Amino acid sequence: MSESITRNSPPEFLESVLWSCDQPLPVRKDSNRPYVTLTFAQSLDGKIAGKGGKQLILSGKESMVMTHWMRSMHDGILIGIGTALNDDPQLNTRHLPVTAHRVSPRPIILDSNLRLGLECKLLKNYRQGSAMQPWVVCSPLHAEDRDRFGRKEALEKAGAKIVEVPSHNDLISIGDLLPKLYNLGIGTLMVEGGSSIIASFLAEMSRTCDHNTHHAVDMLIITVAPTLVGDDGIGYGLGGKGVRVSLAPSPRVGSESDCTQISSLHHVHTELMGRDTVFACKLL
Ligand SMILES: NC(=O)C1=CN([C@@H]2O[C@H](COP(=O)(O)OP(=O)(O)OC[C@H]3O[C@@H](n4cnc5c(N)ncnc54)[C@H](OP(=O)(O)O)[C@@H]3O)[C@@H](O)[C@H]2O)C=CC1
Ligand SMILES: Nc1nc(O)c(N)c(N[C@@H]2O[C@H](COP(=O)(O)O)[C@@H](O)[C@H]2O)n1
Repeated sequence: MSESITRNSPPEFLESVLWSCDQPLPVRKDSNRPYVTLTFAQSLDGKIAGKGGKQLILSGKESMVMTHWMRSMHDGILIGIGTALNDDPQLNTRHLPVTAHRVSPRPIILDSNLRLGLECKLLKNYRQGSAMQPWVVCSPLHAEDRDRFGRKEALEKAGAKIVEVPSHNDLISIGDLLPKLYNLGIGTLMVEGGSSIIASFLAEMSRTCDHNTHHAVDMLIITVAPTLVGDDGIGYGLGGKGVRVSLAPSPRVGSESDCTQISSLHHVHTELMGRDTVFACKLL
């Protein structure tokens, strides 16, 4: 069996690109938001899911274990309700060796309308005592909003903590979300997807770009699997609901275009993990 699967500590490159496990938090220049790692697995043709959003296991064993190590290194793990409903994920660290100290991050679900199922694995695992309490982030509730109040009560009864955050263009505002999570004790946040969430974080990064500093994402870690999914697959479209973003080859400050640009990604490390390639990039 590959040594990277059996070892009792994170792969060395992860510790060096993120931070050492002995240090609880990476040093951040601005301290009103968590350190954010945006991460996902994609095919060679840039797809993260199959036709109609069918969940695909793209990562091989080695990179999947690496992802679970990454999970164990963050306080919180964030997904969108699309992924929660589609994949019913656990977001825990069960693929780490039994001899390793497995710490699972707190699940955080962006779910403006409180659509999360009461019997989803995230809530079940919490009720069974094997996971942290999931936080469900919704848009602000108003007195006349009876349906959502009903769902809030039901979700709370099922074990969720509901966190209200302002929305922008009908989506939870990432700019408001991050300081809120930070104030609730999330110092490090792993953003796992899906497609719309990835696009929103990239867009927020591009929107808040000033003087080569971004205010949304610190590290991008992408697993690329040697497989082709085809045109029917789901990518991480950079032009979803309320999302405007484009990628630029070099830093650009003070753009007058209405479509802001993400300055160049700074390559930090490339690691071969089994059959997959893992890229770590800093966002400059
Ligand atoms: N390969 C990989 O690594 C991964 C793949 N996936 C795949 O991704 C797919 C799911 O992607 P997708 O359907 O886009 O769903 P997402 O998980 O991205 O969730 C999107 C939903 O989240 C809610 N939301 C609230 N605030 C925001 C915000 N600021 N930005 C974006 N969304 C927000 C919206 O629903 P509402 O308005 O109701 O709040 C939105 O429709 C699945 O097929 C899954 O398998 C997922 C994760 C990783
Ligand atoms: N790293 C990685 N590789 C893949 O191939 C994937 N499909 C994903 N998906 C993400 O992991 C979630 C499932 O987590 P659990 O196994 O249930 O803990 C899924 O919902 C995506 O967020 N990731």
